[in-house]
This record gives sequence, C-alpha cells and structure tokens, in this order.
Amino acid sequence: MRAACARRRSAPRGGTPAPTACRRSPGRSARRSGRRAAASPPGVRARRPPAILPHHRSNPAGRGVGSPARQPRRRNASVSLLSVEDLVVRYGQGAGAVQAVDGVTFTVGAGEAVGLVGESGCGKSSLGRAILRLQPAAAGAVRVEGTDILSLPERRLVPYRRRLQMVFQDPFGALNPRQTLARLLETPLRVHGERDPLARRRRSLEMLARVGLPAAALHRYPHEFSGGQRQRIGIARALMLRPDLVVCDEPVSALDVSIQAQILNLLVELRGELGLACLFISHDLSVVRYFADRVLVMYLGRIVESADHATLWAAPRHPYTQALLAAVPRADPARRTPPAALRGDSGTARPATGCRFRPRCTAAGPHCATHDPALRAVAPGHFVACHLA
Ligand SMILES: Nc1ncnc2c1ncn2[C@@H]1O[C@H](COP(=O)(O)OP(=O)(O)OP(=O)(O)O)[C@@H](O)[C@H]1O
Repeated sequence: MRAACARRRSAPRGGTPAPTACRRSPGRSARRSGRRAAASPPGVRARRPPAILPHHRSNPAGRGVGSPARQPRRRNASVSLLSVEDLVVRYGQGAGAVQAVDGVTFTVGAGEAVGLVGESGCGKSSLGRAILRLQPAAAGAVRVEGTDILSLPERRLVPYRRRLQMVFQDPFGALNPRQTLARLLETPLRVHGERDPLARRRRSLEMLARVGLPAAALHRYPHEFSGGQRQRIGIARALMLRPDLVVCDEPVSALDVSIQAQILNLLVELRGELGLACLFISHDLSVVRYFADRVLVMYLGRIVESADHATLWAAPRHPYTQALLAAVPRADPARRTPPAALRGDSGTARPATGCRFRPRCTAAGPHCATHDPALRAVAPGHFVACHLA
C-alpha cells in the first residue's frame, strides 16, 4: 500500500474539480476486458447488455398506469434521468448531529446501472432513501429529468413516486404481513390511478410470472414465503408501476449465496428487458462489479471515487478504494494469507479538518491534515477525492 501511494504522489495533479459529470466512459473494450476479469458471485451468469426498450414505451396507444400500453414518456436527451446535487442528510441537531450524507453529487442516466459501495455506516442507505424522499434531506437537490423533486409539494410528487421505486434489503420488513400478495402488488396500481381490477390482476400475474412465482402465490401472505421468494415479491412490487429508476438497497445481503445469485440474475434480466436505471447499493464489491456500469465509492458521507467499473477495478486511485479491493476475498488455492484488512473503522475517526480518510490512510501527508480534498477528474470519467491521486 505504501509503495502504491508513493507512486501516486509522483502522478500529475492537474484537473479541475468536476463532481457532477460522472458519466459512463472509456471504451467498450476496456469494459469488456474488465468484465472478463470480474469475479462474479458463485452461480451468477455473465452480464447481459442492458438498455432494451420496455414494451410499454413502444406502444403509445394504452391508457392508465397499470396498462401494459401506457403513454411513452418524452425524454430530454440532454438531461440526466436522475441528478443528485450537493445532497445533505442529517440526523439530530447540534453537537450530537450525524451528517450521514455530506454534499453528494452524481448523475444516473436512463437505463444506466450505478453501483454505490462503502462500508457499513458510510451513508449509503440514507442517500438512497433521501433520493426517494423517504428521508428528509437537509440541503441539496434531487432532479428527475431536471425537476427538483425535493421542492415539490406531495401532490405534485405523485408521478415521480411512480417513476422512482425502491427494493429493500429486508423484504419481509417492507411487506405488510396482513396483506395477500394480490393486495400488496395491486394497491400501488390502484393508488396511481388504475381503476380496472382486471387490468390490475393481469399486471400482478404478469409480474409474478416474471419474477418466477406461481399465480397461486397471489392469495398467500408474505410469511408463507422463503427469504429469496420474498425478495422476488419485493422486486415485483417495485416494478408494478413500471418505474424508470429503482434504488436497490442491499437487495441480496440478507440472502444466502445461492439465492443471492438467483436474485442478481433476475435483476440483471429485468434491467435488460425493461431498460431500467438502477442505483445499486451494496457493501459487497463483487456484487456491484457484476451489476454496475459505473461505481461510486462512498466514505463517511462523501463520494471519494467514481469511475466505470472496469477502470475502478483495474486502476483504483483512492487509497480507500484500493483497500476495499485488497480486502475482497479471492478463490486462489495458491494464496495462503488472508486478504489485507483496512485498519480502524470509519465510525471512530472523523477528523475536524482535512481529508476524512486521513486517520486510516497509510500515505497521508501534512497537506491531508489541513485541506479537505474535492472530487476531481484524474482521467476522463474517473473522479477521485484524494490529494495523492
Ligand atoms: N434514523 C437515524 N437516526 C440517527 N442516526 C442515523 C439514523 N439512520 C442512520 N443513522 C446514522 O447515519 C449514518 C449512516 O447510516 P446509513 O444507514 O445511511 O449507512 P449505510 O452505509 O447504509 O450502513 P449499512 O450498510 O450498515 O446499512 C450512520 O452513522 C448511522 O448511525
């Protein structure tokens, strides 16, 4: 690590801080080569190309939210689907306040899968929830095709609620145990204006089939299903309204490895079929690597590195990302030593000045103690918040 950081010190520093434009970048060949090298979770199939037009957008004749033939949305190609700007989420007040998200900025394009990684407590869930207005933001903006949904009154928020959905880590906690699947799946359709019960039923059967559950499941309750099946129900529910973007908050963390692979494969397939954009939150780099086109690395409430997934794995520039990658276990029979552990933990050491990763960084210098590094471009599409990068 020390040697790697010393090499970084001699790297050119230039570049302007450009925290917003974290778009998919280098060439396809780079992505392909990274993909070949990727260590997918066991049982996970190879990535498929995403961005296939969803059927409802190709048929302009239909009416109603639940109809498979809903009116297509007009998109402004120059505006990102989702644009998060200087978002701040704070818990509590005064000296005891926790700034869980501390001025985060990024974009997600239509149909793009963005991974958000970081260790426990760095603010991933708070960020995901604030984007969906499930958690109030203290400052910043969340724009959906240019409209700041944080400033909208509840009434005007309704169409955006339909377009942004969430898949939770604990599907059981997110499903009302007193409701049958029919009710769980069809209520959002009714709330969002689908008056025809037959259309609602058609859609729920269609979604059940799509996530691999039988039609008879409609009349059963969440507790009658296994963990993996419940996550399928959570996914079906999130997709009932045909959203444009789904925030998946650790959707496979609570599942055992073989079920993880099934759910990941399902998410990849659905994303490809429906052209969904995804913000995929996870602390597991191998999962994010498999799923995401672009990866944001979060540390103590800030994005500290952002790049397309091949670049991030091949040439991570932030010492935190390097440490995270070094800590990923690899199935290598020749390797006898355990993966390198990152020293300390994020909760114990948040310095008042300078770089927030400094107490855990083996290469931190005097400048790191006094100056908080901004996210800046180190290569096209690659942004790093480190003085040494
Ligand atoms: N409701 C709350 N009240 C007070 N503090 C909170 C609350 N929710 C989260 N926090 C704090 O905010 C910080 C970020 O929490 P958050 O759950 O967003 O992190 P995370 O990266 O998603 O963690 P994990 O991966 O463990 O879910 C943590 O320090 C946490 O203790």
